[in-house]
Amino acid sequence: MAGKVVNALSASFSEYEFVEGDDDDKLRTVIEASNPIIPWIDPSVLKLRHRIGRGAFGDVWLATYQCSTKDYDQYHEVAIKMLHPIKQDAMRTLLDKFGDLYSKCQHVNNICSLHGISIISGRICIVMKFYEGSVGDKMTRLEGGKLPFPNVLRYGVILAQGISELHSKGILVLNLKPFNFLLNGTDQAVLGDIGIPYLLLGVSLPSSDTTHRLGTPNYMAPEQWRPEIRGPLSFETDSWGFACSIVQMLTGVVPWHGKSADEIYDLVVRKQEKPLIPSGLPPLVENFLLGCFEYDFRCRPLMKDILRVFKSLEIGGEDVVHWTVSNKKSSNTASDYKEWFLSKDCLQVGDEVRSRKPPRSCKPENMDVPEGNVVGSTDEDGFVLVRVSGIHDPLRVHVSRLERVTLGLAAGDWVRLKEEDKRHSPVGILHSIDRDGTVSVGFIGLETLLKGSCSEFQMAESYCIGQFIRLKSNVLSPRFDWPRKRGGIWATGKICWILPNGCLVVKFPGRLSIQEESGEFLADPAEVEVVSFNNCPGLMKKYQHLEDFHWAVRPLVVALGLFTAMKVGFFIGKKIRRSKAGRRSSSIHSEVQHMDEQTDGSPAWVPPPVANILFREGAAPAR
Ligand SMILES: Nc1ncnc2c1ncn2[C@@H]1O[C@H](COP(=O)(O)OP(=O)(O)OP(=O)(O)O)[C@@H](O)[C@H]1O
Repeated sequence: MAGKVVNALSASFSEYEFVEGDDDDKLRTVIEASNPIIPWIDPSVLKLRHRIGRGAFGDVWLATYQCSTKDYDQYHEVAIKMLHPIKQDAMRTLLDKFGDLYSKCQHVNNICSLHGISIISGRICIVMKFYEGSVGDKMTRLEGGKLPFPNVLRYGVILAQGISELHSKGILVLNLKPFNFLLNGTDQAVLGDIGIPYLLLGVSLPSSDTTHRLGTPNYMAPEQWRPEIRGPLSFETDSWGFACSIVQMLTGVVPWHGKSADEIYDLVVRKQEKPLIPSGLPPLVENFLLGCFEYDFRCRPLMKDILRVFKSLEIGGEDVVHWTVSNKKSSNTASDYKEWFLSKDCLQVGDEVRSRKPPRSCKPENMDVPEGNVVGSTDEDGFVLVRVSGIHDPLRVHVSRLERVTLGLAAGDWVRLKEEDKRHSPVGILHSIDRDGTVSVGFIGLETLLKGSCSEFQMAESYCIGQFIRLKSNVLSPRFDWPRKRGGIWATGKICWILPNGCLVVKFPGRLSIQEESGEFLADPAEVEVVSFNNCPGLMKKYQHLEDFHWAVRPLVVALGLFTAMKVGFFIGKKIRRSKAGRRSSSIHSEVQHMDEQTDGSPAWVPPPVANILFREGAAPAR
């Protein structure tokens, strides 16, 4: 082993690109000045031994940490996460965030303990406790690469506890996977790689690839790919990664095995596909996995919900041994599927409520409760009593049909910032409102939810799937690419999906597109306006809007027009011919009559063509 020991300062790092001219001492001063909470570890006491692994965010090294006292020296094995080079201007932000992470992680159970921070050759090094292996390593040693169900449950409970605790402190993990589930000497799982992607959130990295991808593609939720556009990131983002890890532990197969990052992006983000859920699982687990793979994170369970499910199965005890999981796809449908969003806001007596709008819809399905107050709950599961003005007795309504309204706002409402911030769109979607008026809102341009007071916002126009929209006339350079019609005017598109930050996913059924594979465009809600027959002035504009419904409308109308023109032409032609023939026959007629009078009434002299005309037109030769 000793031979492998490498002095951190003199190590040959030819395989890495270092930030040239960086001075470790200067960086050390920055670290110490910027955040006194973070324990600084002198690089001279760290000896790198060998690299354990290399990931998107840096390399992990096994190292020796020399702790010296007056009397003796102690050597500890530590793991060092050496981050990829970071630009100087981003250093302070990152260190501030690390300081916050470090202090919040103190006393959290079941997570890898952090020793401190150091700088080696210009690269930030996070020094942490070393563990002998990970769940991922253990799986590779097993036949079929999968773990028995009781083991998955045992690891799952411990990890969910750790993640849940981190969430309660506002930390997202964003990189949950079996190789980051470390194992201690007693086969207890510990969460490693805590919050590294979260630290790098918003920090400009040398590789644009990693900037746009915060995590490992196989385990990434849809909103994790470009969170400032498809986000925001939320606690439920970790539920997706956790569920991917559970599926992998149960089946031994990495989600989206053998697919490239681009292919995974296409499947998860564009096609809204979910990782395969194996069959043969307890219904509770199957339901939680289904919930974790919801495209819209608001419909996924939170880590505390997952923990509850896992704990309830653990209490089930012996039974879990008998669950045999098969790699075949589960046939579970959404019919018995729990709606997790309901567990996120429990109604209380005194709450103002109204009928719940279906997600991404503009109108409530019913208006049973346009405005009411919860006055009590019934013993039956999920029902509350609501007093509605004008109705004598309180109504008994299921909570799933109600939404809480606080200070005029409810989760899912569209809101506009009273004072615009250039960094993001002014229009967003309200994700939650506390009873004291504290809100969290998702905006295009922000990677995470914006927290604030409801007084900073006002109601905005809402959008729903199926509406037609076009760019406002005053928008000259839109946030996202937008197609134009013939003549250069902005095309009108149809909303086919609404992302949790209010970003509109738009298709253009009126355009026959071959260029864009998916034909999908994005729109900032602040830059568009709704187009409908009612707001199209004049017949021409109304017809133009009809063309937006399908690209075939125009050719069909043109074909119909041509056909009608041909028909009319043919009809008029026929008419003209008929009237001409009529005129000619009557003149011939009179001529014949005239000749008859001259030739004693014999028609024998009439030339055959004229006779033909006369007979075809039904005119009998005069006798
Ligand atoms: N504290 C630790 N003790 C022991 N091994 C660790 C520790 N932290 C990480 N590892 C191991 O180091 C290896 C590489 O980890 P790392 O997190 O860099 O890789 P990755 O997860 O593939 O990449 P990234 O997290 O950058 O996307 C993994 O196999 C992991 O199990």
